[in-house]
Amino acid sequence: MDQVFIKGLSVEAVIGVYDWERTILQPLVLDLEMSWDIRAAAAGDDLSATLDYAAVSTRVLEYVASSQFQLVEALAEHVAALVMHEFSVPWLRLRVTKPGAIEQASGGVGVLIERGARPV
Ligand SMILES: Nc1nc2c(c(=O)[nH]1)N=C([C@H](O)[C@@H](O)CO)CN2
Repeated sequence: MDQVFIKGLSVEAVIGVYDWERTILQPLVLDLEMSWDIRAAAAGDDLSATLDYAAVSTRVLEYVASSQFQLVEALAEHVAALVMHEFSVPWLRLRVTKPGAIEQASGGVGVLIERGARPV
């Protein structure tokens, strides 16, 4: 199945389990791969027939910026549910990276989840 993707979506939020983390904003980076059959949009050259990555980005940025989860796991689960429900996405893969959490982990740390049924 085709995919619409959003790579490196950067946002700051309250995130973390420790007391000192509850009083600051920390950077997060989200990568989304979302199943979508793009053939109708391609044939008609029609934005309304596809998954609008700008609309998804705007909604996810708004949601994450106002969130206050402790775990990246909880954030990822809620973002995945939001995207699938509000944009009728049948399957997605979502990576949430917390770049500054572990100083020695230069590529960041976080979670990678897949949710939904992947169309064939
Ligand atoms: N699997 C996880 N491990 C940890 C998380 C997390 O969200 N998921 N969070 C922390 C702390 O908040 C950490 O980021 C502080 O540096 C520790 N482990």
